[in-house]
Amino acid sequence: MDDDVAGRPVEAPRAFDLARAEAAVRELLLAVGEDPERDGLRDTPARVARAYAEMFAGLGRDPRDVLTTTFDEGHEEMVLVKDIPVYSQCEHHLLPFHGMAHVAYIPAKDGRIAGLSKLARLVDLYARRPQVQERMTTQIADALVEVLGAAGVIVVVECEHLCMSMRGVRAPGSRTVTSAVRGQMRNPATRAEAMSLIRPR
Ligand SMILES: Nc1nc2c(ncn2[C@@H]2O[C@H](COP(=O)(O)OP(=O)(O)OP(=O)(O)O)[C@@H](O)[C@H]2O)c(=O)[nH]1
Ligand SMILES: [Zn+2]
Repeated sequence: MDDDVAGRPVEAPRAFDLARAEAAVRELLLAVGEDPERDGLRDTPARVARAYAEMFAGLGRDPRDVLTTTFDEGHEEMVLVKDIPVYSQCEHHLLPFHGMAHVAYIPAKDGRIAGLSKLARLVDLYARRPQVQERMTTQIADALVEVLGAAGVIVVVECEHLCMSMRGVRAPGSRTVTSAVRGQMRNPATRAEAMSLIRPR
């Protein structure tokens, strides 16, 4: 057992079981009435297993391994990285949701800032899991507070959920917007400034 950023116990990272995933995909093909031995499908179970290993590579990974490179710049103003691509999967249907994340933070009083790419890596770490968009948004914000010590954070995520587009309600083009706001970013003027940078009129 390890601890997560808030000190709660989390399971140690588990190695992805490729053989098990491959067997499951083969079963699924049989269940839908396909022939997994036919030429075009012969390598599909192994291929899909490898794809899932990649798409769920964020499981069991720790934000502390991502927010590694920080700089003492004495910068106490807002930093925003916007339009970070998000590719995740909803845990209800295991179908993709994808779109953009916008991450802004106000550094701690000592002005410690993160390498910019680390914000995109953080989004990726939480996206590569079976997810719910609301939880992913919260996790990104909490990691910036708890690991980087940010004095304020706002995370806005806007995604299209394919479970709502290609099946079910069939509302293609609908987008879900979620946000998480922490610390000094709750100040209405600061929050408004962040939102105007994220969504210029
Ligand atoms: N809040 C939230 N809901 C999600 C997310 N991704 C998928 N869902 C929803 O999860 C719900 C699952 O509902 P169920 O009624 O159990 O499943 P379902 O019969 O397949 O539902 P429909 O999609 O309405 O056909 C659906 O309303 C999805 O739109 C997400 O990231 N956040
Ligand atoms: Zn879904």
